[in-house]
Amino acid sequence: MLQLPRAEYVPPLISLDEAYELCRQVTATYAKTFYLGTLLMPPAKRRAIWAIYVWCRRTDELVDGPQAATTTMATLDEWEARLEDIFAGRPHDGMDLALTATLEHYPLDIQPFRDMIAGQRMDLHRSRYETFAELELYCYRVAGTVGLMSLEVMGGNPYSDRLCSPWVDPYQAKGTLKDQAIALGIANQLTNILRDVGEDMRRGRIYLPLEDLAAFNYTEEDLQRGVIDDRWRALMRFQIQRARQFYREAEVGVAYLERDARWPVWSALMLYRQILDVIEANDYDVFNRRAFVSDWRKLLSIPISWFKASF
Ligand SMILES: CC(C)=CCC/C(C)=C/CC/C(C)=C/CC/C(C)=C/[C@@H]1[C@@H](COP(=O)(O)OP(=O)(O)O)[C@]1(C)CC/C=C(\C)CC/C=C(\C)CCC=C(C)C
Ligand SMILES: Nc1ncnc2c1ncn2[C@@H]1O[C@H](COP(=O)(O)OP(=O)(O)OP(=O)(O)O)[C@@H](O)[C@H]1O
Ligand SMILES: [Mn+2]
Repeated sequence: MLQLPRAEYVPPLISLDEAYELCRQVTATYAKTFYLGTLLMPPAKRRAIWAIYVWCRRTDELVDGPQAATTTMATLDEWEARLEDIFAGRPHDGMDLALTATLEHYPLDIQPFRDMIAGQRMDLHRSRYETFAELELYCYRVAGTVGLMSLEVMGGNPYSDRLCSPWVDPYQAKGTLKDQAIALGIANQLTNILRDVGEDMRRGRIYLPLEDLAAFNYTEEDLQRGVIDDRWRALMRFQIQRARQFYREAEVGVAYLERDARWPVWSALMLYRQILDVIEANDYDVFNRRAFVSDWRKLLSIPISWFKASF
């Protein structure tokens, strides 16, 4: 048999401007909260974040999107090989091209990208988490990694000797700027999990640690039936408190980001954290209603976060 030569590598036939425009459109469509934050950034950073967002979204879609049923470990292996190609300057399509170009301006570490794929692998082979430590690893992989990727674009000085802003409690300050970026990702993911409890349950998934359910005497059957009683309220209060602790840890880091990144990150943090307030206001009913932050609250967060960022 004649061996066919390996297909020549063909670069995507799309201009860089078109590639970034594509990423902007995807971000604007899928992530209204984060998109608002990116509009507050200078253009170069904004484009870079869009390119990263799109790669993350596509990775997430592999196990969460409409084609998820056909995704296997082999699909993720392929996606990981393609990631290596992006980092080697061989983008496969327009959206990859935007990320390859971003790497020229911001030499990102590939490891958080690999870690995120490892997080999606967890979604393929497990639907329960026994302990919070296990859930935290999952949250690091699918969301803490976003913090690390974004941090390299936003820029910051971990050794800055500037005083903490009046908005943060210095006693919450622990760890490095990287830890705080990871903390924001974890806080967001925990919020996401609490908002989507009902939706995830209907897909057979429980992200709340089973040890927590047990501690509050709430069973998987209760969860399936969407029981809202005092056990559930106490369990949710505990979860919300834990998520807020991660937000507090993250807040410390925002003050050490480069000046032009503080406002967008403060606003993203405030917008996402408010979902927790809405869950409380809905009396912890995450089974029948989706907690969303109203447009007027979102709008109000913009000047408030600008004010916080200017200290
Ligand atoms: C301005 C800003 C916050 C930029 C970051 C934008 C970015 C690159 C987002 C990528 C998000 C993404 C698609 C991740 C894939 C996995 C995933 C879906 C995670 C969940 C996001 C929420 O998405 P959504 O609600 O659409 O999910 P559903 O499909 O609806 O379930 C997550 C909750 C994780 C998001 C995590 C972050 C945005 C991390 C933010 C951290 C920083 C920007 C670091 C800041 C630095 C310091 C020092 C605090
Ligand atoms: N145009 C769209 N087409 C397909 N899916 C979408 C579209 N817009 C949003 N989604 C998906 O629907 C879900 C809900 O979107 P929604 O607009 O309520 O959240 P959001 O405003 O993007 O908030 P967040 O910033 O928390 O993602 C998300 O998981 C998102 O991925
Ligand atoms: Mn969304």
